[in-house]
Amino acid sequence: MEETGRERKAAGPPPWAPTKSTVFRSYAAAVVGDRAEAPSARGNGVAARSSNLRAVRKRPIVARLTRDIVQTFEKCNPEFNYVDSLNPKHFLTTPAVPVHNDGLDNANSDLILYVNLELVNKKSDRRYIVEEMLGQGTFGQVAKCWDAETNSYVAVKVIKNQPAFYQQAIMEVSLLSMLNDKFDPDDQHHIVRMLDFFPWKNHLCITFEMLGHNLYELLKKNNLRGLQLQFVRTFSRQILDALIVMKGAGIIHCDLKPENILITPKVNSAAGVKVIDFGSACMEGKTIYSYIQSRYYRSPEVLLGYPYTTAIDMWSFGCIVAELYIGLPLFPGASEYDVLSRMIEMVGGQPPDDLLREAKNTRKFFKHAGSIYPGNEAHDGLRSSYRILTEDEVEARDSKKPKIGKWYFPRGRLDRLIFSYPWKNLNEGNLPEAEKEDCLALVDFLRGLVEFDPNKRWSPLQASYHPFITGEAFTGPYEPFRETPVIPVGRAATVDHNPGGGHWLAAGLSPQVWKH
Ligand SMILES: Nc1ncnc2c1ncn2[C@@H]1O[C@H](COP(=O)(O)OP(=O)(O)OP(=O)(O)O)[C@@H](O)[C@H]1O
Repeated sequence: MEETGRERKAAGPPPWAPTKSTVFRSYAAAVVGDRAEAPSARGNGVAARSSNLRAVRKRPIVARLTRDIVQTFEKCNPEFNYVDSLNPKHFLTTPAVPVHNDGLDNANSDLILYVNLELVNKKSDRRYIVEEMLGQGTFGQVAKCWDAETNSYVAVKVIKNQPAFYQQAIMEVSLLSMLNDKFDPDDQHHIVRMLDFFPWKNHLCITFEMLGHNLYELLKKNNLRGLQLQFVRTFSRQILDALIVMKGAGIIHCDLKPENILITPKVNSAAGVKVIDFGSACMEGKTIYSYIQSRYYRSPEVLLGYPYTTAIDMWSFGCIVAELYIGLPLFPGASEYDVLSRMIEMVGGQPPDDLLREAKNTRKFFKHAGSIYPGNEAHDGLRSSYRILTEDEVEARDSKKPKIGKWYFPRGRLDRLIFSYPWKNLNEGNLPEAEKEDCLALVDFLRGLVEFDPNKRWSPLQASYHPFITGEAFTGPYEPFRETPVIPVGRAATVDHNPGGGHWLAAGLSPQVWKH
């Protein structure tokens, strides 16, 4: 099947709008826990002398061949003295050609990383030894490192050596410390833990707990055929939990996508995920950038240049839930116009007129008909004074065709897609009752998330009471509870009553809710 994961990058706030795709190295072995099965780094003469040889010890055959090799050389030649720095460097950064920062950085202002390079927090003298590359992204590189103090692996994000990236990374540090320390002190809400941060050779380094594959990698491993519904439910529930906390803290993630949701090591053999990458995040009400979110997951209000809130993360979340189920991005548009056209075709309807009237970019995508647009059949007979431009109209205006991507599944509505997607081999007519109910619940769940009107789109808390999430019987379209503003302390909020379940919500995180 053709790769559809390109163009998945976050737009990222200027001036660091992305240009290249994230590099996903193979890091199957990087899932936390592999170290536990490997021999300890200590208690072996070779490893004690040279951290270079530590990696060898993980592979038994190689380990036997090279065991005590340094001592053997010493016996043969008393003059022999093993010096780490004389080893040829195994570079991990590309390009590895020194250009800036006294030859430490490449042309992209990335620190040139190589195996066994030490990143040191000078204040605490804590050392992180680089082992392999996990990802090269917009803001810098993420390397798997060995933390000698705790005898465990960590993921260290080494930010590019440029003021704009540094500033944004400081924001990531401050928002994540707030989330970790104030809103999720017991690490219960599926948000990555930040462990340390420090400057190193003019680069800000941020240390995170080591997590596993991201959800896009997981989908690829499954040949992009989607996950079983039980996993879609479990992951959705956990991402929602994180979103509830973020909304409570007034934080908009701004780049929610499968690549930024990582699998956690199994606890009691239960699958789990955590949200990462707060590098584009901002506080609600203090939004600065308009070019945010990765294109496939970009909300209508961001596309249209309308003021945005935490609701944009719920749109992205809806796209992710659908993708987890069908295995492919829901709106893989090759341009913003293409994304918006797909939304309108698949979801039905379009953004409300008052949003279109006020949004900055409406004219890029829509034609204003002056009065209620008559007979807009393509949109369920929707009455609007706007309609989306045709491809020909865009071409006539821009003197070039808009970029339109491939359709990877039959064109049509989202509900039909969920029921008819080939890999699932589902057919509403012959589905067993229980599966049919699950699919109906999923379709209804998605309805509240990929809702054009940000004011009507469900909040994370409202979505968390949906039967698809709670696992309760789906008896008909879900009516969300009206929600009071979330008390932004993340704790100790009272629950008036607990309608419709929500039992999985961690204690203290349910703000007041009541039925209409
Ligand atoms: N804690 C972690 N554990 C394991 N891998 C990680 C961790 N954090 C990041 N990664 C890997 O590194 C990649 C890039 O991380 P991150 O998204 O934080 O960086 P970024 O520079 O903001 O990237 P992007 O430009 O894609 O948004 C992730 O997709 C993931 O594969």
